[in-house]
Amino acid sequence: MKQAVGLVGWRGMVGSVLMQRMRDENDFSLFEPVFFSTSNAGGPAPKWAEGAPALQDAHDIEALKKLPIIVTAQGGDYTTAIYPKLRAAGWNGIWIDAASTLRMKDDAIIVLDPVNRPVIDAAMGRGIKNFIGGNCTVSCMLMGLAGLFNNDLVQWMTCMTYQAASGGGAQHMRELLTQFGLLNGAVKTLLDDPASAILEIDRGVLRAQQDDALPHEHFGVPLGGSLIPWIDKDLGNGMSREEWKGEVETNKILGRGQAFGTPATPIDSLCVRIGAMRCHSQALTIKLTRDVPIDEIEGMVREGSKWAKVIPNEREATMKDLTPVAVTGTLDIPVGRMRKMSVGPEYLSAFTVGDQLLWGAAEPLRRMLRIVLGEL
Ligand SMILES: NC(=O)C1=CN([C@@H]2O[C@H](COP(=O)(O)OP(=O)(O)OC[C@H]3O[C@@H](n4cnc5c(N)ncnc54)[C@H](OP(=O)(O)O)[C@@H]3O)[C@@H](O)[C@H]2O)C=CC1
Ligand SMILES: N[C@@H](CC(=O)OP(=O)(O)O)C(=O)O
Repeated sequence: MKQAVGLVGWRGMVGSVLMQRMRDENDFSLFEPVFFSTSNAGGPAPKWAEGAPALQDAHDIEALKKLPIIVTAQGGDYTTAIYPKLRAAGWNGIWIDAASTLRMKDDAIIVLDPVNRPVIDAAMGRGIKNFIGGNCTVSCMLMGLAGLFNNDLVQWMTCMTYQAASGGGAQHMRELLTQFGLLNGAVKTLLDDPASAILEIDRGVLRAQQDDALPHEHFGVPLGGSLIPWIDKDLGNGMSREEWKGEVETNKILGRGQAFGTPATPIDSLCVRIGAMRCHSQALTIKLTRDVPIDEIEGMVREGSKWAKVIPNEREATMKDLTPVAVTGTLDIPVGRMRKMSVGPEYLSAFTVGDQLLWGAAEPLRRMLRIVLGEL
């Protein structure tokens, strides 16, 4: 008999991408889905899930308790409110979650199986029940650079990120597009006139950007035609929470650091929001543990995972294949701009791009479900 799996957060942005991937990969043939809702209990299950029962109340601990496996992309507030109650009620099932709430807990594993399958298998062997998807920036970076970590080539690294609007959620994507539209509208007449002065257009755009009427409720400031060099909370030590995650989550995924009795790899980040839609990009400076020729480094990146793609460090290839527009909607993680830096042969410069809703959010969860079901 197939196992029942509770699905919470399936109609949100991450949840929708997750459902689509699960349908594409025929995952629904492996279990009986039970859909939950925080807002529409009793309503119909999604049309495409033939035969699934009506939506259950995602706050109903007794209903949740019946499921041996729960997958949630509902968000951190939901996890904070429901997860402890569920465990306190004696639920002993498998919790697979996209939210950051439980990631750094001792009884949780951050899942990215192409990179840390041995860590996942060992945890399952120890009876660990909480499997959490990693921060999108971290997961996308690791999917590109797994080969270098596997070969113990990274002594330390810095990540300068260029993160898409989708990282904030659906409303942030809408706000960015609304801003772009209004900025265009503010200078449209001038733009349509080839004889108009570019500095006048520039002044018109700046006026619109600085006008409080430009919608900025979600980002807090204009992002269209600008950028925001701060993502997530202020930790009060000069670091943003997104930057902190870069080091702690990477090490936890790789099974490194104090908790594992091995030295952690130092990773320092500067995380920046830009006006891309759903791909996070990162410029990386990597101090190598040894001087390795660039073609061998490329080979390691290629072998790191079947999704890592080496982009030749040439203008045409970079412009065609190493951009958010090229990568969005695919599972590819291109890694390019690889060259030794002028500071020395043990310093590598690289650039990588990843769809933050696929490897950055949905894909590790659906794969973890398959692992739990014994199908991966
Ligand atoms: N956004 C991202 O890039 C990433 C997000 N995550 C994590 O995933 C979690 C969910 O994020 P995200 O998917 O962006 O959240 P969303 O806001 O898109 O969805 C969350 C929930 O909001 C409810 N909702 C209310 N109105 C709507 C609507 N009009 N359309 C769809 N859903 C609606 C749904 O719950 P209901 O059906 O019960 O009403 C839905 O499950 C968060 O914990 C986040 O940290 C992880 C990695 C990346
Ligand atoms: N913080 C990420 C998105 C995200 O949801 O991250 P996390 O899952 O670590 O909270 C961003 O803004 O791009």
